[in-house]
Amino acid sequence: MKEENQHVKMEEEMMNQLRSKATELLLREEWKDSIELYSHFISLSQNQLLNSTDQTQISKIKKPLCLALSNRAEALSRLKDFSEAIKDCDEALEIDSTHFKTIICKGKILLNLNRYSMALNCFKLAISDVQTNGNSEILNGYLEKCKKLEFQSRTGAFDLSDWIVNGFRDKSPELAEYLGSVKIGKSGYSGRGLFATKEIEAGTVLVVTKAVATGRGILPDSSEVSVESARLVMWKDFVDKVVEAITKCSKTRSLICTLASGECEEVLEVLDTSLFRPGTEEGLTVTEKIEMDKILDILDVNSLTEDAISAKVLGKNSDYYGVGLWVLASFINHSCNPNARRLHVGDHVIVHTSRDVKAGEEITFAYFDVLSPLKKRRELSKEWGFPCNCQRCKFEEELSCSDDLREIEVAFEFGSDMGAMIIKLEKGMRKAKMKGKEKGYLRASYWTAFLKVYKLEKLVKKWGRRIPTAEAIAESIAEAVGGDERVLKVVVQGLKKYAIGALEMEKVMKLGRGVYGKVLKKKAVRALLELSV
Ligand SMILES: C[S@@+](CC[C@H](N)C(=O)[O-])C[C@H]1O[C@@H](n2cnc3c(N)ncnc32)[C@H](O)[C@@H]1O
Repeated sequence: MKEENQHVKMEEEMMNQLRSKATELLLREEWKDSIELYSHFISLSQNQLLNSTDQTQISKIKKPLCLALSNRAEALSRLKDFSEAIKDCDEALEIDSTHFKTIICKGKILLNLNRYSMALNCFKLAISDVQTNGNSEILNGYLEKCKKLEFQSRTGAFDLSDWIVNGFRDKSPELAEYLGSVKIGKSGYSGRGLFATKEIEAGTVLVVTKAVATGRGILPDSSEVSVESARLVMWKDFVDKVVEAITKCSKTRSLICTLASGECEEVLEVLDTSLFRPGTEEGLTVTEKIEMDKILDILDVNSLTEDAISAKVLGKNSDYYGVGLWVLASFINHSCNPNARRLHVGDHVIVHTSRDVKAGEEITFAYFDVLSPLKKRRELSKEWGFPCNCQRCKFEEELSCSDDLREIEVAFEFGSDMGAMIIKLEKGMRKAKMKGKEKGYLRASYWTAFLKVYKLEKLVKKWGRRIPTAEAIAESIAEAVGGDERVLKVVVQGLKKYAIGALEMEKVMKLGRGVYGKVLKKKAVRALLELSV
């Protein structure tokens, strides 16, 4: 009996030491080592529970076990192993359903997993216990955050106005993941694409999704060589982060596995879009290891650069460079007459319609600058590794055989009188009886010629009414290829010379919604326009 007591005492002593060492490691943020020790402690405690029948003894074991599970969950979540962390929280809450620390930990993990309403429930539960535990300010913070994210992800009502009106001084706003009226389907371009499931107005948010990883930095303001090597460093850093994300999270790995890698796109599976609904856990069960070569191919095909212009407008420098992988956005094909645009805010990308979209229409955005002539666009799409087969390219390819267009191309490339070139273009389009969108395609192609004229007062005066107004060209381009910041800017600059009437302002706002989406209220569009002029 004495020997047995001694053994129990020794075991108790050992477990106390194990627990305090694990806690010390947790406080030192040595997550992996702390998990290892907690795991040892947890399995010993679970064994004791199995072998114990004495109720006093059982409750004596349960209390530290509950805390150990909660602490291991915390460490696991710091390593982004959220699914294991949630399991620990649930086990701890089975022991004590009111365990404050675990409820908070679970709430935070659920937030990370984009399960906003479940996270909200946790924080509500925790705050009801605040009298005994304090910390109501932090809890209220979480509660408000959950409410906001839950609302965003349910309604798609995102609002960046305050951040912009404050001159981007605060850190970028927190955004929920969101999936609007879109679904993945077989594309006419290549492989799969994203489609509108109903009629959608310009400016409507379609998708908000967080990057698997990003690589960012400011490019050096010197030779091309150092710019290129800085880009390479960022790319390498980005690849490392993607690999780390794949290693840590099986859902991320499974999703990345489904992306195009530049081969046999036609046979790729059309995924169930609900996999991308915020908080969906189940669905894909790909466990295979992805070879490094395949990862690099996938990143080559699907990584997006943070569009320099919107990055600049959204508070970053012009020499800022950012690259990232956003899984759901990777299903969106390119078009030179896109109907959507993307805004990069923090680690999130917001995709919104840039013109009205019909039900069933494929959603596309520009992978490269589409305010350029066919020849340039062909080069750019070649760099991306595919020949673009959008409607606009097909239309302009057919036209490119015409002498008139060839002449315009030469004038555009080598000529100095852009006004004369524009007049030729406009006349040619009238002669060919081109329709609205077709005119918009060509105007978008030769936008830089229009820009050169509009920029110089004396040229505008010289050509007078023979050159269409900036507003008319902007509307025509917006209708054909969607909104663009540079076009909007010229319109605003032009209008600023006169007192802008309500009608003009309404037109500017409409163009603004195409460019920035409905995520901005009027006051923020105005602030941006002030900034950009
Ligand atoms: C980011 S993925 C887009 C989704 C892809 N279609 C899929 O099935 O996963 C980019 C690839 O889609 C194809 N693609 C995108 N836009 C295209 C276009 N306008 N014309 C032809 N192929 C296009 C190209 O093969 C490109 O490498």
